[in-house]
Amino acid sequence: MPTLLIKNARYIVSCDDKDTLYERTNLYIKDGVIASIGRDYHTADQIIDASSMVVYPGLINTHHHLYQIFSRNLPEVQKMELFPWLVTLYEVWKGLDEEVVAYSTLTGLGELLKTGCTTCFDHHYVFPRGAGDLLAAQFRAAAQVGMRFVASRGSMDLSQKDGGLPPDSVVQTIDEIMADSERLVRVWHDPSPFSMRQVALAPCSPFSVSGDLLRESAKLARTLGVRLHTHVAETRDEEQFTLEKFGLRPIAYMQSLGWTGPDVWYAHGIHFNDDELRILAETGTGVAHCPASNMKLSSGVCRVPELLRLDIPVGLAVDGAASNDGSSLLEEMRVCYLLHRLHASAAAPTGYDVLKLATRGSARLLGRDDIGCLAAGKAADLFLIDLNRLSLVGAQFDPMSMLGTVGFKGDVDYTIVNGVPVVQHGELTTIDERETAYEANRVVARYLGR
Ligand SMILES: Nc1nc2[nH]cnc2c(=O)[nH]1
Repeated sequence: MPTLLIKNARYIVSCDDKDTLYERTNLYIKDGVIASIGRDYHTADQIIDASSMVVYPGLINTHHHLYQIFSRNLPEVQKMELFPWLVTLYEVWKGLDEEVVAYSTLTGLGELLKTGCTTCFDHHYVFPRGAGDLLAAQFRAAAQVGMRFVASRGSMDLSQKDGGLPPDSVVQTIDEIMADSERLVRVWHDPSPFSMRQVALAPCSPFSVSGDLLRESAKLARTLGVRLHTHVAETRDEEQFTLEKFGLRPIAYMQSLGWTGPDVWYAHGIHFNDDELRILAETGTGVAHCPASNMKLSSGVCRVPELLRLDIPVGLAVDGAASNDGSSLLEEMRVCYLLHRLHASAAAPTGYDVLKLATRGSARLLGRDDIGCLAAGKAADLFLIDLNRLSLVGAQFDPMSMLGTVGFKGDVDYTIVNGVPVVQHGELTTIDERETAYEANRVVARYLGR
């Protein structure tokens, strides 16, 4: 594997245990791993002159629905909140097939890489009958574009006739789901350090899956040694659902089914009371914070300052593109920073806190200690921004907080994943962007019939 030297970086924001900020320093990469950070000079197969650049750890997205790239900005759902939004969109999503999933994964991961993300978790939970091997299509697309990828075998077993929200054609039996989950983990899950592909089990949400499916999924995940993920406490509707149906608040319900612990993280986690936060802290259960989606769907504001104070694992996520309309963790960081400034004033996370959510915090949710910061021995996942641009003039006094407070719009200059420059001069090196966009638009037109 070619060696790579990031030479004389103006700044390296490491997000390491000591919050080290390096100035005028080299970062040397060998075999996909950071071999050293320091003043020593190395010859290398490729050298990037970073004398006007700031280097950040690669961002880590902890919740996405990549298939929704093909249902952004649909006019009919723009004024809806979660439940009617889902019911309307299931009618679109029930037409998913392998080609739609392949191209939406490729385009979504491409956008993420161009905006500094180097690891993405995807929550895929719509499996229409006869749609093909959707996770295989995702792993192929991730390998093609060069993203470190964590897929999930999601699931739904409660259709409208059983009191759930989805139509019959996208739900499966528990036996079907368990058998396919086990197959996918055996084929795709690589638990080794620096792994480029992993699998989690991820039933959709308490209101579209049965208690039995949640319980069986938790048991199987622990037998196979993989992580557990689902949506929890995104809306008041859900809180009402678990109270009315089971006489329990969301966390008591999830806990009764084995769904708390350091191997579990929830998407959204907005409507928790103090007792529920205490349970999350005691059990080490994590939360993927999705501020743009929460604002778009009028879901509420996640209690991030309290989560951080209690050392509850928190990471950042863009959520599906139907409730974000994009896939940029750079944008998400700024939205996160501003939302909590508005909502919590001085208690809000700082710009640097937000960067740590999107790096170290997100790595913790995925159970990874090989990514999330820049230090010798960690994976060579990072991105670079040239400071010589109009939008950053006067903003460079504190590069650690800059991405939260000032924000960065547009494409980063370089993104490196596993030691490979997958973005150079703001362009993907792994795929032809124009050709991919052309083909993807053809697939969108077929899929949506418009
Ligand atoms: N935001 C969001 N919440 C969900 N809850 C169940 N499915 C979804 C989804 O696709 N997006």
